[in-house]
Amino acid sequence: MGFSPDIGIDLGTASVLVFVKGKGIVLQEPSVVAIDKYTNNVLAVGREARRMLGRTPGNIVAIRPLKDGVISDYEITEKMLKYFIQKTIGKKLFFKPKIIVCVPSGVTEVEKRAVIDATNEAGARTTYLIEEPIAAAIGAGLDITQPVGHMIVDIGGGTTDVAVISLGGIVVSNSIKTAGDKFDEAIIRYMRKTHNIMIGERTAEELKINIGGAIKRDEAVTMHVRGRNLVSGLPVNIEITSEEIMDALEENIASIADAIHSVLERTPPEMASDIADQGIIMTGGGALLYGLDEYVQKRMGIPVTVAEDAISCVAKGTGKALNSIHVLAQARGQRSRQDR
Ligand SMILES: Nc1ncnc2c1ncn2[C@@H]1O[C@H](COP(=O)(O)OP(=O)(O)OP(=O)(O)O)[C@@H](O)[C@H]1O
Repeated sequence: MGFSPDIGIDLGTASVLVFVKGKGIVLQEPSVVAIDKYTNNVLAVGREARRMLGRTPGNIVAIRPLKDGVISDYEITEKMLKYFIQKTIGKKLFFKPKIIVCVPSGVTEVEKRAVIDATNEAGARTTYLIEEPIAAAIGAGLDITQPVGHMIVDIGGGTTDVAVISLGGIVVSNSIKTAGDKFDEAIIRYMRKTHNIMIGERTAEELKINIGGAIKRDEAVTMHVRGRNLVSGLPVNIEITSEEIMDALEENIASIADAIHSVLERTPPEMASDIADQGIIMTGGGALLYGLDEYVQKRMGIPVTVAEDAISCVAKGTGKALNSIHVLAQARGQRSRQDR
């Protein structure tokens, strides 16, 4: 049966990526929709909607329909999806494409249905869904069609998804709302409490990426940051050490380790031993935090590897799944989700 889909869409919290078979990524835009608060009309989608942020009259609001890794507003998600599909394929279609959509692992059956309906309405002949951890595993280069357990820990901006995968499906999983964005918030809180300084989200992210970490470094590193003193209200410049940021992140990192632990506890014994042999694979931008792999490895007593090109694993996996959806479906002994 030759039914490989023609378009892949990664419906992410922060951005939407569209792939066309044979062309690669053709569209990458923020998952933002600007609507008129009073009429509920969509005014702009994606980059254009983000540009409107903060520069619009009060009746226009910008919405992130996929918040914290779940579909928080599915009517708006539907509209956004349709807009991106039509932008990719145009309205006059001679030949309707097959489309595969990568959805966050926390979505409900109703939300899945909404995504399928929206994709079909936007011009798909057939719609397939793939869950984020599966896409991450494919993107990390794992062969998930075999009866062997693999553990994927995908640490994005909004969510950390922990999943044990075998035969193309998710066996056990857990999704928590502690990930990259929460790390930034913890750094902002730490700076306020310890140094009486207010810093912005961008600065917090820079601190995290440049000097943050899950374990102590051999030699401490420092970074100068600008902020506003909360007492005097004046701008200040101070030097922060890597150890301070490690302290600030400690609690969040422990929550991620707890989430991994709870999945391991629920993993059937044969698969747990597969994972112990092969190790845990980490993907997503958050997996790049200094020493996080070593921290998890120590706590679980299982080897941990950060996938190559960790940030783009989900995107790459959705693209690759364009060619292998039928293999995945066969591995699970079922037909792919198909629609009228
Ligand atoms: N070198 C780094 N060290 C630590 N964190 C990093 C690094 N590079 C990127 N990040 C963080 O990774 C996060 C984004 O990851 P990613 O692009 O995988 O998320 P996403 O797919 O948009 O989110 P979600 O999976 O929740 O939808 C951000 O919080 C970013 O700050």
